[in-house]
Amino acid sequence: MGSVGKSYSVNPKDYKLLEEVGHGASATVHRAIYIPFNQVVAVKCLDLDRCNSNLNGRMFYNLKMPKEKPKLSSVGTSLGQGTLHGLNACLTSFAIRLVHLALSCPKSCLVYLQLYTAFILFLCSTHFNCLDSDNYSMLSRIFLDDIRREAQTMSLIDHPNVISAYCSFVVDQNLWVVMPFMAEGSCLHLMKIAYSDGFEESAIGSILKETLKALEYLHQHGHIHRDVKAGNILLDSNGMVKVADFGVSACMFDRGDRKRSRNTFVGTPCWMAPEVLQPGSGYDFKADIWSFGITALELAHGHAPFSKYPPMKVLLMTIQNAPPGLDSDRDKKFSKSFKEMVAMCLVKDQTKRPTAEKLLKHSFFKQAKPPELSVKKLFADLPPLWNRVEALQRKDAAQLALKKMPSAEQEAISQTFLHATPIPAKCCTCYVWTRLLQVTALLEYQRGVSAWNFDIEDLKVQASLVQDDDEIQEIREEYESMKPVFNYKKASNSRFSVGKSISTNDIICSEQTSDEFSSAECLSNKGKVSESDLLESDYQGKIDPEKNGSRTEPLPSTSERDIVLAKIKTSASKSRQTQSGPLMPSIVLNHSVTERGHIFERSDHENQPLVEKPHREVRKAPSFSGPLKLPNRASANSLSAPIKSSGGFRDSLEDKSKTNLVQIKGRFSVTSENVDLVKDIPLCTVPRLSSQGSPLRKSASVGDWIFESKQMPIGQLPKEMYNSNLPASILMPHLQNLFHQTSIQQDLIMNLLSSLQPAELADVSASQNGQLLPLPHSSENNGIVESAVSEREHLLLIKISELQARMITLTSELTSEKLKFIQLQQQLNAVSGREEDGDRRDENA
Ligand SMILES: Nc1ncnc2c1ncn2[C@@H]1O[C@H](COP(=O)(O)OP(=O)(O)OP(=O)(O)O)[C@@H](O)[C@H]1O
Repeated sequence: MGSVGKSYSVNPKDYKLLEEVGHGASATVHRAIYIPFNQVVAVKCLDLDRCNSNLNGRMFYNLKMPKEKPKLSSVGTSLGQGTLHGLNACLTSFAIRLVHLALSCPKSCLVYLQLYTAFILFLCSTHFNCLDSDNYSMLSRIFLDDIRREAQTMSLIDHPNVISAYCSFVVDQNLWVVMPFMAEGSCLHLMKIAYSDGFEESAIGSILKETLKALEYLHQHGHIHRDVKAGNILLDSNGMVKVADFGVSACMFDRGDRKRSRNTFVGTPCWMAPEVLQPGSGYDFKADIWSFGITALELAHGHAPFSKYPPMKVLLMTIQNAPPGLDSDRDKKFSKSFKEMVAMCLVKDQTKRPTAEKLLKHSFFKQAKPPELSVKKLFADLPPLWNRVEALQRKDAAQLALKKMPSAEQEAISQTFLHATPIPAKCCTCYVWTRLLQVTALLEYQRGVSAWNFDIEDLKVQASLVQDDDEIQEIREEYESMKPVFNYKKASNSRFSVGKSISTNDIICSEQTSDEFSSAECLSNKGKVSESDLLESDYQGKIDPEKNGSRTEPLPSTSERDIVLAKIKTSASKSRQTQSGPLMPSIVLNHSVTERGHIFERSDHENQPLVEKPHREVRKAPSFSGPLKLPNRASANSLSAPIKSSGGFRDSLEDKSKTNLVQIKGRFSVTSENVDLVKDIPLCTVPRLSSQGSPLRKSASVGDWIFESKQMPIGQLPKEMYNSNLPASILMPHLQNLFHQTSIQQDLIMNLLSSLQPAELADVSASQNGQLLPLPHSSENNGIVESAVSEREHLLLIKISELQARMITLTSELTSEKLKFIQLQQQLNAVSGREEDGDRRDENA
C-alpha cells in the first residue's frame, strides 16, 4: 500500500483531521494532514459499527417480513430486534477484528471473510432455525463485504485516474482509509455549487476521457465499478480526474472465471444498466459503459436522465423506455460526435455496447483537450472545497429544517439519496424489494415534504387536486408491470408483502425532485455564495402567519383547480418528452418562480462570506449505510398515509371522513394543520430541536403530532427545553405529555384500523383523495366492474397494510418512550428522595 516510495503510518495520531469535505452513504471524508510528511491527504472514515448494525438488525428483520409465517426458533425465541442487537454487538466486534487482520494482509482478506461468514452461519444455525437458503446466502454476503471490498480494491489499485489508498486502519469503531486529497471534490459537488445546467462540452470531454481510462484499467483488471456517476468522479486542483468509491465494485475473478457474469442488484437507480435491473439476465463490464453514458448526460445537463422520477419509476423507465440520449434539437450546443458517443454507450443490448478500450478510440475522445486546459478553469473562481461543502450543508440544513423532519431522515435526504447512494450488493429478491421500498419511501419524502415549495397557497392548491385518470392509469400500469419484472408474488394479505411495498410509496408521481431542488437552489454561477441565510429569510417571510393571512384559508375553487390541473398535465406531458433533458419545472416550481427569482436576485446583491460556522449537527446525524430503516414519516406523506391531523385524532372516529382527518390529494400529502404548522414554527427553533438531540425531538413516526398539540405548540416551548442537559423536573411534564399523546394516538390508530372496513375505506378514499378508479355503472360491464373492484380491494389492502406497518412503528416508539419515561421517573424519584433526605437532615439539625 502507499504511493511510490512512501509508506504511511497506521497510527491515527500521525493524522490531523481537518474540515469535512464530503460524505456519502457510508462514510465521511476529511481533509487531513499527514504529520510526518506534512502532506495534505484525505481520510475517509467508515463507521463500521453503524454500517454493521444497520445491516444486521434491519436486514434480518426486513428479510423476514415478506415471509408469511416466520418460523420461530426451537427454543421459542422470535427473531426480534432485541435479540438481533445482542447478536449484532457480538458480530460487530468480531468483524472489526477481522477487518483489522485483513488489512494487515490484504491478500488473505478472503480467507478471513470466509472464516467470518462461517462463524455467522454457525451462530445463526445454533440460535435460529428460521433461516432458509436464500437468507443464508444473504447472510454470507452482508457483513462488511462492501467495506472489505472497498478497502481491498483501493489498496491494490495503481492508475493515475483511479483513486488509491495510501493505507487503511481501524480506529475505534471506524475504518480510516487514507488517500490523496482531491482538492476540488466531485463533479457532482461542482455542478451543485456552480454549474446546475452542466458543464461545457470541452470540460465534459476531458472528464469523460480520464474516467474512461480509469474504467479501461479496472475492466482489464477484472473489476466492474458498478457505481460510475458524477458523484464518484473527483477532481484535483490541477484538473486531474480520478474515479473513486469502490464500495460496490465487483471482481469478475471471484471464482477464477473471467467470463462469469454478475447477477447482483447493485448501483444507483438512475445510472443502472437495464441488464442489472433484470434478474437472471446477468451482466458484466458493459454495465459500467451504460453508467458512463448516463454520467455523460449528467455532466451535460446537470442531472441524470429520469432523475426527477421516484426510483421505482426510474427502474421501470430504464427497462421499458427507449434509452435516453442527447437530443438533436434540444441539445444543439453539443457536437455530433458527443451525441454519437453517448448513443453508443446507451444501447440496451449490452453486447452491442463498446468496451472502454474501443470507446476511447472514438473521435469525441481523440479531440478531447488535456484536463489542465479544460477542467481547471471550472473552479478558477470558486472558494476552497471545504467552504463549498459548508455552504451546501448550510443550505441542506435550512431546507431540511423548514420541512421539520427527523434528523436521520434529514441526513438521508441531504445526501440527495437517489443520486448519491448506491444500492449495495445483495442478491435476494426480497431484499431488493425491501430496499426499493425504502429507497422509494425516502424519495417520497423528498418529493412530498422537502420539495422546494414554500408557498402555502401552492401547497393547498396541490392538496386539493384530485388525481386525474391519466395518473391513475399510469400508477396502475406501473404497478402491473412491476410484477413480472421483479418476479412479484401476489401476497395481498401479508402485511409486508412486496406488492404493498410498491404502491405504498411509488404511487405518487411527483414532478418535483431533488435535482430540481438542487438545480433550483444551488448557488448561482455569478454569486457563488451561500444561500441558506437568504433562503431562511425568504422562507420566514413566507411563513409569517400575519403575512400569510388567515390560517385556514379556503381551498381554491374548482375552476382554479382545473387551471392548475391543466398546468400539471402540460408539465407532465412535456416532461415525458424530455427524459434526459433539463428538468421541466413542475407546477410547484412554476408557482414559486417569483420566489426563486428573489433569491437569486438577492444572492447577487448580498454576497455573503462563505466562511461561517458550519452546521455540523445536521450532517452528524447518523446516515444510512446499507439497508435503510423504513422511514416512517415518509409513508406519512404517501397517498395511502393515514392521518396527519391532530384535530382529526381528537375528533370522534365518525368524523374520519372529513377533511381534517386526512387530506392527501394530488401530489402532496398536505393537511391544513400541516400548513398551519409551518407557519407556526419559527425557523430558528427547528434545527435546534431536530439536531441537538433535544428530549422533545420529533419521533420518527409521530412526527408533527407532537408539535401540533395545542397544549404545547413548538413556538411556546420553554427555552430550557432546547438544552439537552435538562433537569428532570422540567422535562417530566413534557415527557408525560408526549407519552400521553403517543398512547392516545396508538389507541386511535388501533380503533381506526379495527373500525374501518374495506368498503368504508373505499368510500373515504374515493370521496377524499380520488385515488381509486371510478367504477363503471353499466350492467353490461360486469366483468370490468369486477376487475375494478378487485383492484380497488387490492389498493385498499395495500393501504391497510401501510397503516399496520405504521402502527407497528408507533408501537415500538411508544415502547421506547415508555422506557425513557420510566427511567426519568426513577431519576426523579431518586432526586426527590435525596431532597427529602436533605430536608429531613436540615430539620433534624
Ligand atoms: N480523496 C478525496 N478528496 C476529496 N474529496 C473526497 C475524496 N474522496 C471522497 N471525497 C468526497 O466525499 C464524498 C463521499 O465520498 P465517497 O463517495 O467515497 O463516500 P461513500 O459513502 O462511499 O459515498 P456513496 O454514497 O456514493 O457510496 C465524495 O462525493 C467526494 O465529494
